[in-house]
Amino acid sequence: MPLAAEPDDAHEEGEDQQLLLTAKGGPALEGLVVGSYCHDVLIRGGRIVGETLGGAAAFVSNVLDAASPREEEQGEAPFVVVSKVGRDFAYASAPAPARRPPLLCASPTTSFHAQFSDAAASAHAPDRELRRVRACDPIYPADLPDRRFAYGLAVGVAGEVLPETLERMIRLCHAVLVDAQALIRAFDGDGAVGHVALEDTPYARLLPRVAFLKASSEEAPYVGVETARRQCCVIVTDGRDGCRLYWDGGEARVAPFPAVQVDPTGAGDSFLAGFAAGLLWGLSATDAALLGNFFGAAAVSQVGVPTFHPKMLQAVKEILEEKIAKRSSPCINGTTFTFDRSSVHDELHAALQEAARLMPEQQQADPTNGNGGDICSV
Ligand SMILES: Nc1ncnc2c1ncn2[C@@H]1O[C@H](COP(=O)(O)OP(=O)(O)O)[C@@H](O)[C@H]1O
Ligand SMILES: O=P([O-])([O-])O[C@@H]1[C@@H](O)[C@H](O)[C@@H](O)[C@H](O)[C@@H]1O
Repeated sequence: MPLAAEPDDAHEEGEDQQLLLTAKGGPALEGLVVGSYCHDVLIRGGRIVGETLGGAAAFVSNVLDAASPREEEQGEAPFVVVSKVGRDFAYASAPAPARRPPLLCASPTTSFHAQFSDAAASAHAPDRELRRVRACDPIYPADLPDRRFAYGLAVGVAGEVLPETLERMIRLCHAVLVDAQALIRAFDGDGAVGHVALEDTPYARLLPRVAFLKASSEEAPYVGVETARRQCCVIVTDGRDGCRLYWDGGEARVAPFPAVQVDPTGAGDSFLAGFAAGLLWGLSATDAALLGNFFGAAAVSQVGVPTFHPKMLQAVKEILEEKIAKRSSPCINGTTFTFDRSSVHDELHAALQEAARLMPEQQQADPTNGNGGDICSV
């Protein structure tokens, strides 16, 4: 399948194509993350049980910082975040916003109330009802930096990524990954989050120029997987059951990792960033989804934006370095993505499962990591 961006989108004629996605060892692959940080208020039984930094940009930055391939001396992972908050933003000094500060607006910070029900025992029942109680300004095309990026992640939570902003991302980035929640959320008079059919939105015409579209199983019916998979690769995440990928001509199920869920917030965001990191490491889409599942499971194990144990991250890095070294050819060569499960898929899953064991250990060892309350144990 060709890369989603049209040839003249990411690269003007005659321009040096330095930003092509390449296998490890190529130029630094700079990313563009677009979506706003927000305030999350977690409510159970009518009682506030947590107040945390939220917004897909926060969860995504956290995972990209943890899992993107880079040389030791490179320091921070190379990506830019374009996000908007108000003067009331309460988490400016939290790691993700401190590293990549948001644009400040006169309007208040986007804020969500997430209502958790005790009845959400089934794996497929929606485990929370979301209400947007405040909305910051949208992100306009002019808010994006005026330069090219290897990849882009459109990760709005409250309708802040406008269609024209997504279109500009597509022009600036060689490959764009989109979270469906940025495109299909609708809010009633009370702020309750509902969904509209993607085909009825102005985003629909951009789909053939998007590389990957991620949707939760709740969102998938609004995306129209059978239509969308003919235009881009669609990934449907399914909570503790892992995920499925659908592309034109194939599909794959990717197994999950075990997790003790204490807060489901940010699982989808962390999945998408883990998946993107997997692609950057040179994995096929189906193999990269293992890294998505890994970080999705890690996200639900903690309340709010998770802290990863350095030992766990070191183990993941070593696994990727070893498994990828065994591959005969890179999966991302600048013009095509590979979708199929590779010969190292099962080994990669088994090795990551070992690394995942370091996650619960961390919770016991580090009670100061913000795990204040058990929001939604299963
Ligand atoms: N309880 C869980 N146990 C293990 N992995 C999980 C769990 N919940 C989510 N995940 C991982 O996170 C991914 C995204 O979760 P999901 O709930 O589908 O997304 P969203 O947060 O968008 O609703 C899943 O595909 C899975 O890999
Ligand atoms: O849980 P998830 O679907 O990955 O993503 C979440 C959004 O749906 C929610 O609107 C936001 O308030 C959370 O902070 C988080 O970004």
